[in-house]
Amino acid sequence: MKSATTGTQTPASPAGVGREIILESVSKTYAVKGGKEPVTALTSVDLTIARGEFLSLVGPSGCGKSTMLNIIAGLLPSSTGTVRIGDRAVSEPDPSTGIVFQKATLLRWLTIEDNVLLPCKVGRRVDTAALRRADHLLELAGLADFRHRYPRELSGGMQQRASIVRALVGDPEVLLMDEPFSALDEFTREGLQDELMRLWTDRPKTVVFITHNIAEAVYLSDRVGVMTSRPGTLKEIVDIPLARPRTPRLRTDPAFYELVSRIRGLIGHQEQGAHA
Ligand SMILES: Nc1ncnc2c1ncn2[C@@H]1O[C@H](COP(=O)(O)OP(=O)(O)OP(=O)(O)O)[C@@H](O)[C@H]1O
Repeated sequence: MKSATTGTQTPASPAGVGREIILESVSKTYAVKGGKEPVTALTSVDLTIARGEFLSLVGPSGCGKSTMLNIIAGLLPSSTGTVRIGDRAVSEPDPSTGIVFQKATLLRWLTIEDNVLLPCKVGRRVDTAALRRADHLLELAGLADFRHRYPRELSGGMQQRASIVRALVGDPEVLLMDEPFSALDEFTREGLQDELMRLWTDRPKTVVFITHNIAEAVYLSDRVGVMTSRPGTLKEIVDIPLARPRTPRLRTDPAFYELVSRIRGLIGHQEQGAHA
């Protein structure tokens, strides 16, 4: 297995921005009610994610990807080990970390503009910079004309774009995304991948991105972490040395296909192993 800390960065990635994330010996065992066996979801995860790196996590269903993301977010305590973001030991959610979940989590009684400004309002940080950033991000995400509409008036893809804008409006140094595009059709999904790349290039940050879609992971990432089936740990970290900026043409590039099939092979072997 390649060391999680030694994978090289794609030269064009915006190293030096965002915050470093370090997981050391992170494990998680869930207690289960009714005297049932506890569930060990994660075991011995060691991982260093560089400042400004875009890292995706892929692996069989139930291998602990969301568990790992929630621990990094400070939403869930680990059973053993430590997580550090920059010089902070993670023990609770922090405003410098933005989170996007699979489903858009907008408040239906607020307009799109009020929804995206909500984290700033909660943190009492609605200053001119935040307002300017909201304007800019809504424009980039193609939502400027919908800012005074309510979530129910927007398509699923537009609502998810608004959720991403909301996670970015406080200009977080770390962005955690848990299958953010999985509920969307292929066309909308690819459009949002390109939009995310634009937003990330515009305001670089450290990103941890969970997906079941290997092509999506390769298209977006500097490195892809492949996890073993439960109890999950990192099986291998694959460097994605494809030039940036990534553009739709890359999706038909043989080098892209090669990386996708390599990662598919890594996951496929263990799924076959698990059923053997
Ligand atoms: N609160 C909980 N209590 C008990 N077991 C849990 C709990 N949350 C998750 N698990 C179990 O931990 C394991 C890892 O779950 P997790 O959701 O992190 O996996 P995942 O890789 O994100 O799955 P998927 O790809 O299907 O979304 C699974 O077996 C799951 O059933």
